Formats: sequence, C-alpha cells, structure tokens
Amino acid sequence: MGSIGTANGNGNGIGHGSAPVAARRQHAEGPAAMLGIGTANPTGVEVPQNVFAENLFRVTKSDHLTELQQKLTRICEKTGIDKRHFHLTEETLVAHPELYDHDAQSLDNRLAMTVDAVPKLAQCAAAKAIADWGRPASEITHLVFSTYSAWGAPSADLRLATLLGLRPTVSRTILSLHGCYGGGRALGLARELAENNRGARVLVACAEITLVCFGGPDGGNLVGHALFGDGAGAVIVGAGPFRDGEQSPIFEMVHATQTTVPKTEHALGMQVSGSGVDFHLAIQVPTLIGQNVERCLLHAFRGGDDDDNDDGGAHLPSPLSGNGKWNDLFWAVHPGGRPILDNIDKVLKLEPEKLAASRHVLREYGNMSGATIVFVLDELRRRRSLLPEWGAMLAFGPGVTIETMVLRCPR
Ligand SMILES: CC(C)(COP(=O)(O)OP(=O)(O)OC[C@H]1O[C@@H](n2cnc3c(N)ncnc32)[C@H](O)[C@@H]1OP(=O)(O)O)[C@@H](O)C(=O)NCCC(=O)NCCSC(=O)/C=C/c1ccc(O)cc1
Repeated sequence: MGSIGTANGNGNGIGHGSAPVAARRQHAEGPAAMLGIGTANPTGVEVPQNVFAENLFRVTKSDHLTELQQKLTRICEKTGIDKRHFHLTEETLVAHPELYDHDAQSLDNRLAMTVDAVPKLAQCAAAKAIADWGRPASEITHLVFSTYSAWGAPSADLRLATLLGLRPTVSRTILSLHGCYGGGRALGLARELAENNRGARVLVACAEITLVCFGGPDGGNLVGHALFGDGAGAVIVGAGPFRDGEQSPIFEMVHATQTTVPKTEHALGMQVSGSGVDFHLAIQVPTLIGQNVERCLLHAFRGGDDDDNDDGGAHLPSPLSGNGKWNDLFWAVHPGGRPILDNIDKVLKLEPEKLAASRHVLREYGNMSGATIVFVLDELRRRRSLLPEWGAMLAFGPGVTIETMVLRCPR
C-alpha cells in the first residue's frame, strides 16, 4: 500500500515517475471495456402479455375477483410488453399452493426453489458471454453477481463460480438487494476492478427469478405482476493490454456515477416476510426519474464533477459541449416501465428511435430487474454499425438510485 501511495503522490499520475515496477503494473492501460455479452431466459414458460391476467387469476384460483382481473388486464395493455419468460410453472403452482396464499409461510420453499435455479440461469448467460469473449473461463479473475432472488450463504456467486469452473482464487462479490439498478452497479464496480488491477477479467452476472415475490393477485401487487419477468445477463469486462483471441472491445466504459435522489426512499422497495417478498412501486416513479435524469447525465459527462459550473474540472472529451445534445448519443436505458422511457424521451427530447433497444427488450422480456440492462446492451451491440461513437447507460432502482455510465463504441 505504501508504495502505491508513493506512486500517486509524485504528481505524475499512476504509471509514471519513480513508482516501483510492481505498483505500476497494478493499473491497466486505457479504459475498461465490455469484451463479451450473453443473456438467457428460463426455457419452460413463455407467457404472452395479452393472456397473462387471465392465466394468473385461473392458476391462483382468483377468478372470482373480476374487478381486480379487469384492472390487471388494463395495466397489462399499457406496459409495452408482448411476452415474458418465467421459471415458475403451472405444475409447481399446483404442487405449492402456499405460493399464492398470503397467510402461508412460504419463504423457505421459495428460497429452496431458487437456490439452484438462480445460479444455473446465470450460468447460461455467463457461458454465452465467455464464448463471445473468446478466452477460457479459467482466465476470469473477478466475479460480481447481482440478484434479488437468491439468499443464503455460501451465496449464489460461489455456486456460479463452481458451475463455471472458475479458478479458486477468483475474487467474488455479491450485490443482493439493489433491484433494478444492480446490473448498472455491477458494471460500474467491474469497470473499477478492471482498471485498477492490470490483467483483471471480471465476469458480471445478473440473474432474477420472480418466484421469490410471486403471490396471489391483490390490490397492491398488480403492477409488479404486469411488469416483472425472469432472465439473466452476463458481461466480461477487462482493460488493456488485450490478449490474443479476445473479442475486441464492444463498448468502452468511460465513466460511471451513482446518484441517490434525496427523500425518495419511499418510492421503490422490497419487503421480505415469512410469506415471501413484496415489491412497492409508487405511482410517482416515472415522474421522479424524468425529473432527475438530465442532472445525472450532466454529472456523468462532466466526469463526476459535482460543480455545475464549467470550471475546467476533469470533464470528459464529451460530444455534448454542455449543450445537452442528447441525440448525438446512443442510449442503453433500463426499461423499468413504459412511462419511464416515455418521460426520458420527453425530458431529453430524444428522436423516436433512440430508445428502440430498450423498448425492444421491454416488449420481448418485460422488466427483468438488474439483468435487463445487459439485454439492452446486447441488443445495441447487434446494431453497433449504426451507432454514434458516444453513448449513455442508465439504470434505476430503490433509493431512488440512478446509475449512469458514459459509453464509447470504438471504431
Ligand atoms: C404500465 C403502468 C402500470 C400503467 O401505465 P400508465 O401509462 O401509467 O397508465 P395509467 O395511468 O392509465 O394507469 C393504469 C392503471 O395503473 C395504475 N397504476 C399505475 N402505476 C401504478 C403504480 N405504481 N402502483 C399502482 N397502480 C398504478 C393506475 O392508477 C391505473 O389504474 P386504473 O385507473 O384503476 O386503471 C405504468 O405506469 C408502469 O409501467 N409503471 C411502473 C413503473 C415503475 O415503477 N417501474 C419500476 C422502475 S424501478 C425497477 O425497475 C426496479 C424495481 C425493483 C425494486 C426492488 C427490487 O428488489 C427489484 C426491483
């Protein structure tokens, strides 16, 4: 540690001056980048959104609650979702009626049902990301796993490491209750790990299975029922020097910030009880995000400078020149809900196609919480030849927390 302090303190920055060779070697060359991306969904159940309400009320024996079913049908029509994938099957529900009985103690069973399923779903996505990256899993040095769906120790990150055959020295971190911004936070952390540990190759994995929060329909959980789906996303993150056989950088991760919107703790949350997990999504969430998103973006594009004045601080070589030309960017936005995307479009005055990748993912899979942002990045990668050089990634979740990352699409 002492020698690193000496290297930092010489005024020439890391990698220059009189730092010992070992200390200089700890830092990567250049920015971290995404080197492989993979996604996966449970293969069993795919539910079209237009029959979701009818199915849910039938399988939970709630057909008598006609007004509630009509309301869920109305909500489903407004989600911008066409279909979602689920791990939970009708057969499991028949065998486990406690999953839709509010008064039953079902948490133990829920956790038993997800303890293997969550890391296995993550494994499917991670295997694709590793194949895309082009190097063996044994070269992964760090694992950052985000999930709200599996609790227990040893935790799901260890199970995933074992399933993938990662080396015993892999450095593991689990993020457990970040909800929908978990993917953004995991990527931000991976960026820092990759840039500060020369040669590091970080596997980011996010996997979500809604079984932990499934319940019989009631007045409080309709929006959650209409919105959330199951899926996993994985990204390999590394910084130069790059190796033979590695995928060339897909997106450079130029800068990342996290902002908590003050006094909004009440707006989004998750409550754990013996009968499962309840989500709380306040009706104001889309407005709150719309009101705060531009400030977060400006902060990120100023290189995390807290000062709003242009004082010559550590600004990025941004294409915006402080004028808010948001249409010059490509956009990877967590599709938390259709009105969230609509509000971002409106506030940033985006052209209609700018959020196409986010809307596509919402339509095809719903909101898979922390995993969703990886699906959006994967979708953007398919359109890479059409993208401008600079981009922005946004993810939202409880707090209200907004994760922002400045991206660059190398030519
Ligand atoms: C599809 C919705 C539900 C409705 O569309 P709309 O354009 O607003 O339509 P309406 O204004 O006509 O509303 C239709 C009905 O839905 C009701 N509604 C409208 N939002 C609501 C509402 N949040 N509540 C409860 N009724 C409502 C609304 O009152 C209305 O009821 P009704 O008049 O009886 O038909 C839309 O508002 C929507 O997608 N809202 C959800 C946005 C949202 O908060 N997304 C979550 C972002 S954060 C995130 O992704 C992660 C969270 C998370 C957190 C913790 C974790 O561990 C993991 C994850």
